[in-house]
Amino acid sequence: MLKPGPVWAVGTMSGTSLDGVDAALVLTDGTRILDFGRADYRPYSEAERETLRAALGRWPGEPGVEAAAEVVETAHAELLSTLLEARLVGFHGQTLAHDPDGRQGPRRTHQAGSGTVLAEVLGRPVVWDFRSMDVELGGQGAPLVPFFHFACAKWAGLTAPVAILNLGGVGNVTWLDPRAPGPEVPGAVLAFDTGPANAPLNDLMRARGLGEVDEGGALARAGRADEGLLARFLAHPYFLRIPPKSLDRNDFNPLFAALEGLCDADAAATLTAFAAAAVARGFEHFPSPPSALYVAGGGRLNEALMVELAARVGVPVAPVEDLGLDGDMLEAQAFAYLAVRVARGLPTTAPTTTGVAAFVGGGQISQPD
Ligand SMILES: Nc1ncnc2c1ncn2[C@@H]1O[C@H](COP(=O)(O)OP(=O)(O)OP(=O)(O)O)[C@@H](O)[C@H]1O
Ligand SMILES: CC(=O)N[C@H]1[C@@H]2OC[C@@H](O2)[C@@H](O)[C@@H]1O[C@H](C)C(=O)O
Repeated sequence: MLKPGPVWAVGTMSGTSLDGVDAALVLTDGTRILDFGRADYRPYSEAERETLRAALGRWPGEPGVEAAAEVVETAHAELLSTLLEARLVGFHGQTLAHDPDGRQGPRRTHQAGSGTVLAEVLGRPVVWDFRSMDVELGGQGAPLVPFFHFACAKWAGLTAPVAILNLGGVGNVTWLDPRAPGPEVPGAVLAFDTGPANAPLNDLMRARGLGEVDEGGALARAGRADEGLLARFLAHPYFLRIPPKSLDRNDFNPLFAALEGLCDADAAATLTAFAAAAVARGFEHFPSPPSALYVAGGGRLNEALMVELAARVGVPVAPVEDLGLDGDMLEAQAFAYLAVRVARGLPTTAPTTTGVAAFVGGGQISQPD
């Protein structure tokens, strides 16, 4: 059991972009953030990335999943072994498949990598499997960062409603009112996945042999968005769904075949505009307009995407660095914070974050022997 009071925990994220693993330390009592500590990153090698990519969309027991889990466990063990001043580990794993609405079969979500294996290797308690319980109880199992976003807003001393957006492979946003005493209070937070963000752009770059990333959005800036296709993408029923709602990495992929006729720059510009427009559509669901939109995740480094966002959302847009936060490590920090919440028996999700019927503290705890 954890002693009462603040504890240093290390959290990890291996995101839908499949670029690598982030790990970051947070000092927290599970409610307040008291300090942020060291952080580090371990990229996947091209071979490891291929193994993960080959297992995308797969469920436990299916081909390629065990190999993917091994990649995830090895990379995390390597990275975490240098951050062991932490007393507790929050291990997200790698999402390979996510179907909380049961569109392909049973409602379920799948994060590769075993916390039991990591607890053994690292000699620290590991909190993991954060999403399953929420899905089992009827929730979306995502996004999980909203309670942490709320704590960040308190830490930053905010006094008016804001939105915090993560632009990873998929986008997710939290609208929050920092005047509320806690995230559990009705009206304090509302969160959902906004739509595809960087993943389709990365896939386009790879498919056309242009590299892995549209660095700084340079390719998109050289092109023009196809308004017809943009309108077609935005007609997807996902945008009409009332939140909470969440997405799998490749949910929109069938639509993107229509980009084939466009030149590289116009295709990139269209996907960039789409990622931003999807966020703007999300604003329709907020209880009130936020005073600003703060952006975390790799997408905040894509200038074309940030320009598109600023043009479409109608409120000031800034990277989370403007709040003193680390936009590269926010998700990893979230899982440190959430690990302490799980260990303390505090909820991690709510009806307004995942749509689960009641507050849920999802996550297994594996102790080292
Ligand atoms: N300098 C840059 N210019 C343009 N895009 C960038 C830059 N740096 C990162 N990105 C984009 O951000 C992506 C990584 O973002 P991030 O690490 O936040 O995603 P993730 O955590 O893997 O995904 P998710 O949050 O969906 O789980 C890269 O794959 C790339 O598309
Ligand atoms: C199922 C899953 O892994 N979803 C990720 C993904 O990446 C971004 C977005 O989609 C978000 O819902 C979630 O990650 C963050 C950490 C979350 O749960 O808050």
